[in-house]
Amino acid sequence: MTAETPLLDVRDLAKHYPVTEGVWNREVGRVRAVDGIDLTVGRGEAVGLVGESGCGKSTAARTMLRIEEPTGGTVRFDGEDVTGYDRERLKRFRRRAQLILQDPASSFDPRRSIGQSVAEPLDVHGMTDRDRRRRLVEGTLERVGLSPDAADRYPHELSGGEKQRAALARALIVDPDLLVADEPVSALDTPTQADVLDLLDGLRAELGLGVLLISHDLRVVRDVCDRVAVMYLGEVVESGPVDAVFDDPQHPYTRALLASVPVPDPTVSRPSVDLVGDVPDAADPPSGCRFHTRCPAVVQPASYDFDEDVWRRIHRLRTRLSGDDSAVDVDAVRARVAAGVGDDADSPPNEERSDAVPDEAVRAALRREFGLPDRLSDPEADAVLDRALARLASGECEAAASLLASEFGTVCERSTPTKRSISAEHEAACHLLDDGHGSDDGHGSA
Ligand SMILES: Nc1ncnc2c1ncn2[C@@H]1O[C@H](COP(=O)(O)OP(=O)(O)OP(=O)(O)O)[C@@H](O)[C@H]1O
Repeated sequence: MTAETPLLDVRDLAKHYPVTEGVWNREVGRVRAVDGIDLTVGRGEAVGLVGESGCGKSTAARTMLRIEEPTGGTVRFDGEDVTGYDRERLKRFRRRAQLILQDPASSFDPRRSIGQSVAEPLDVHGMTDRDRRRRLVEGTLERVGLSPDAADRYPHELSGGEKQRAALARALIVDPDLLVADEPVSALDTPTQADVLDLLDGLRAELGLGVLLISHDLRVVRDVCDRVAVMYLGEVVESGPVDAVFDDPQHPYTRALLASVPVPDPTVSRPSVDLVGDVPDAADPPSGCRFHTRCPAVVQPASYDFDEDVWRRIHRLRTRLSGDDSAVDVDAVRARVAAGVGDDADSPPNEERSDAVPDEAVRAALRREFGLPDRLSDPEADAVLDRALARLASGECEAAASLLASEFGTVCERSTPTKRSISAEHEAACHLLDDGHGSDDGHGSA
């Protein structure tokens, strides 16, 4: 082991859950909750793991700590491969690497005093001397900013912030090297969040703890972390020093997450980014770049010369059509056109009038609905778009989607982007960073 060996070194970590069917539990698919992530945490270093709900952050944490068995990859702790540990070594590892969860209330037994709960990890590790245990508990409670008397109180007598401090005490009592904190402050009000984060930061510095801080809230990570990894649908899409990633984000997903964080200084303007829809199903992740179905900066093929914004709107239409047939309600569009062309635009749509609306008018309305111009500058592409809209107007969503797919394909859906180095330790995996797509290409709109 060298001085540079990280405390935690995770390589290509994967955790898949089988999707089963029938009485024989036949495996029919896999939820790719974590799908090949790399991550390191050094001693005394705080690393953030961020992403929306459902991106795989908690699964990654549980798998790194071998609370769940990984499907693949390696986890090295202090230079040793944890994935090969037997029961005894696993027990020692679990002392040195502690997990803190979001909801402190649920992690305490209401019938046990705080002192009993905080001392619990000592049972597992064989410390039975009552006086010594009491001294340790009181000292640890003081270390996390609680009075030693808190040992005799019960969970319901503590506030949320005090309970999270007690949870920290329970983790610290066995003198760990690594703390994995999964949304440790998201159940707390803002001032209490700041106090608990300050405490975490102080403990990291004082005890030289490695901290992996999992949060959907980027502000939390910015305040206390040295480095950050951004996770989307089981993969790390961008990672690096916090300042580099936050000040110069390269992945459209990171940009979108950052844009959704309220800016405290109203004089600072940030481009608005539309992060539409939900995280797709991890059992059926999109091909290529998994973010392409929601990406506001999806790459336009060089063969088109029309406005990139227009191309991305076509892409969004495609995505909507392939997601859910009811996503584009053509009847409603037709009814609106009928109401608009009738004698009284405010009158409720009537079916007879809807039927009389020519398809051409519906196609034009669909273009307006998706912010598309009356004509694309590329006549061939326009002809395909028009044919697809005609299919859509006659209710053939799937045919419309496949026509659009045949004409408006993108590298983002065809191939998985490889990680590119941006600057020291700052990496991102996005096709916009590939040769031929300079970092300015398309990023302006993200
Ligand atoms: N035991 C399980 N069996 C099947 N699927 C699971 C299991 N645990 C998690 N998943 C799935 O794995 C994906 C990632 O879930 P995970 O909880 O790790 O995400 P997360 O980013 O931590 O979200 P959250 O912040 O909401 O907990 C989700 O699609 C989830 O439904």
